[in-house]
Amino acid sequence: MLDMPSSHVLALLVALLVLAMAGMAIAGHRRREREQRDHLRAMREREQRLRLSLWASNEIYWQYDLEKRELERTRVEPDLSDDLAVQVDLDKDHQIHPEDLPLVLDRLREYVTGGTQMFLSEHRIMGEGGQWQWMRARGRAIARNEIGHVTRIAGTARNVTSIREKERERRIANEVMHNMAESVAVVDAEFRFVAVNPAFTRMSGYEAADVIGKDGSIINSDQQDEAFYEKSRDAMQQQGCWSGEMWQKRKDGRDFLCAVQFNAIVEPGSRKRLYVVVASDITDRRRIEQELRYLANYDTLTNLPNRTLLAERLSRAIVRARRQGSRMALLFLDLDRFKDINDSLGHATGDRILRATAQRLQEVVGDGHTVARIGGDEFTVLLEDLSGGDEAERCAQRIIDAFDAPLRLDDRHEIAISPSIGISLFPDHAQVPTDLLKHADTAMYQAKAAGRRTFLRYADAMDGDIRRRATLIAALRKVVERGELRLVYQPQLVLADGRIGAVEALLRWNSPEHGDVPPSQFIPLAEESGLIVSIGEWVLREACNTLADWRRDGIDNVLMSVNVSAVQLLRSDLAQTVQQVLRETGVPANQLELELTESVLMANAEHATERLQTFRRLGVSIAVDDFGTGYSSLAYLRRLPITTLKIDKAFIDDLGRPGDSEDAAITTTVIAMAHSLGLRVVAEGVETAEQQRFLLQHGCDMVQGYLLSGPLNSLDCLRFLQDWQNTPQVVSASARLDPAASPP
Ligand SMILES: Nc1nc2c(ncn2[C@@H]2O[C@@H]3COP(=O)(O)O[C@H]4[C@@H](O)[C@H](n5cnc6c(=O)[nH]c(N)nc65)O[C@@H]4COP(=O)(O)O[C@H]3[C@H]2O)c(=O)[nH]1
Repeated sequence: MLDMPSSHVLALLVALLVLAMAGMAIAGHRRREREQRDHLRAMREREQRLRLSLWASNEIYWQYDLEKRELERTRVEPDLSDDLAVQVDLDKDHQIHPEDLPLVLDRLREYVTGGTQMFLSEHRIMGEGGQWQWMRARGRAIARNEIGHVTRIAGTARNVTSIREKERERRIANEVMHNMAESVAVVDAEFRFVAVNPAFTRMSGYEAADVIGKDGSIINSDQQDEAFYEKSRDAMQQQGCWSGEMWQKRKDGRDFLCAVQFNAIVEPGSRKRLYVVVASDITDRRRIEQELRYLANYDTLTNLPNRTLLAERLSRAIVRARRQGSRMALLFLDLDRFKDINDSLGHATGDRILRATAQRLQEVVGDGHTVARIGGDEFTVLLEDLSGGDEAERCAQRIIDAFDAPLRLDDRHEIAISPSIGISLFPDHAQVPTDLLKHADTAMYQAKAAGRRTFLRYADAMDGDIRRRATLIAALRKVVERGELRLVYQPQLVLADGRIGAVEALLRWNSPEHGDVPPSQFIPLAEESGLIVSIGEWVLREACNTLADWRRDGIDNVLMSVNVSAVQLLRSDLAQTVQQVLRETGVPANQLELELTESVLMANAEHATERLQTFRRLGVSIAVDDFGTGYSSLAYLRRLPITTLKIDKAFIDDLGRPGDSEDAAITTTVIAMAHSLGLRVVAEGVETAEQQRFLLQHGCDMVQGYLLSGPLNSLDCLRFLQDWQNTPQVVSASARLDPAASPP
């Protein structure tokens, strides 16, 4: 270079300088380029991050140009080329739900006029699948004009459909929980209260503040033991659910029964186990159910099992008896003349009698046996594990004896009533409940027919008897119109002066189909069927007509005694009939006597007294028939306006026989006491001179019986009366009586 001319050196230096400068420029350019690239990359990365976060957050980017009123929505995708931008005129944006658009515009107005710090709106837009989606859009101004007005807003919008749906669900659930009639309590895994609804408060009396954090056992009741509650908790822990009935205790200490359903859930945030306890108060429902069950199975009047429960227990008892090879009995019990008492004394008294009967029955048979009321005055007693039929009969007898003492209705009232009992045995008489019941019923009917206040064991022949009863009743309906009835008359002797003082009219039925049917058979049937009212009226009229005839034939001082059934006294207007018949026949009232059985009068004493007074006012005499067979005391009789007492034949039979008889003592006492009450005493069924002598000696007023005469037809009786009148007899202890006057 030293050899080079200086011009060349200079040129070289310039060239080198230029080169150096060019190199520097290139290097600077490259650096700038690199910096620019780095910057761009950083920007792109930022943008990509932004894009990714927008994409990941599933938000839409939007911009709104307020001047052009143009809305641009961009659904950001990870890759820029996939971005989907849509530009619309906001006012005509059909993607916004027409109902929500006014709201969106309102919100926008609020924001641009400074009313809000941020544009915020929730509205529906049409989604890609053609379904409305709820969007939550936020945005802020990104450009303003020279006077500061917002010209462009940008922001994001997010699909909140599912959030809103969940919120809605939560709101509804909350609303439901608050308005539910069922109590809802949420308890944690340790069974401590976490939340309760208002129904819980209503039901338990505890406010939420009283129980939150406390152990669920604070509402446990003493009705169920600890073990029960423990068991339900265990089940819940192991199976995640439990349902059943649970007694709980209110804050005020009262217990209530709940139908409870426990279900385990997992708390969404904490993942902790919780239990939701839904409970409804079923105390009332249970009470009503129990009442209904009670009504279906028990008789509300007496609290005894009814027919339904009896049938059930009978079936079970039969199954047991069959398995054990044991015997059982069904006693069918019906109160004698209950219908009359009920009709005359009123249903309130009838009800009290039924209650007292139920109580007495239960007392007699004990709690171990089922006593049921199966309707009206019908009761049954179920006796299990019997040694034999005799045991059932002994029980029936105990029942009958127990009813000898009057039933106490209240502090002031008592009533005497007797039962008739039919007995059927398993397996002897029947194998199924219905047959056992039917046969016991049949036997009971027979017991009634046999004179009441007794019991009978079922026998096959009874079914025939029942059929006969039915045909007899049918035939009885026509007796009056067919003229099948007639009266016979049995004279009564006045011991003091040997006069015939009275005759008793006795009814006879000669049926073309059944022949002569004794009154002991057909009178109960007539009473049962109510036919006795018309038949009795016929008897009364016939007897008075006969007496009127006799009076015309010169027999004018004889009393006509007519039997009157309880049914007539209590169910018909007998007083009016008597008055009418007396008027029609011209018989003086003081020549008529009505005979009523003792049991009827006693059972209905108060009511009967009232009716009897009417007859007494008319001048008609009243006799108490069959005295001694019932349960009345003379003191009780004093309350009745009666004139005559007829001592039952059962007491007369033994009179006059050697040795001290109890009947003789009773008879003499009855005579003395009756006289002290001013009553005339008539002895029935006097068959021997000894009996008559005894009665004469002890001051009995009158006698009636085969010794004097059996019942006679009206003509024969007239002759008897005339003969007697024409040949007055003095009755002495030896008596004039014709022993030939044998039974008819
Ligand atoms: N062994 C025996 N018996 C004697 C003797 N003297 C009379 N008798 C019978 O004893 C019954 C007396 O009648 P009662 O006690 O009123 O008992 C009557 C009466 O309660 C009822 N009865 C009869 N006629 C009527 C009536 O017209 N209306 C109503 N409601 N009942 C009547 O039927 C019952 C039975 O009447 P009867 O069969 O006629 O039976 C009559 C009579 O024939 C005797 O010395 N020895």
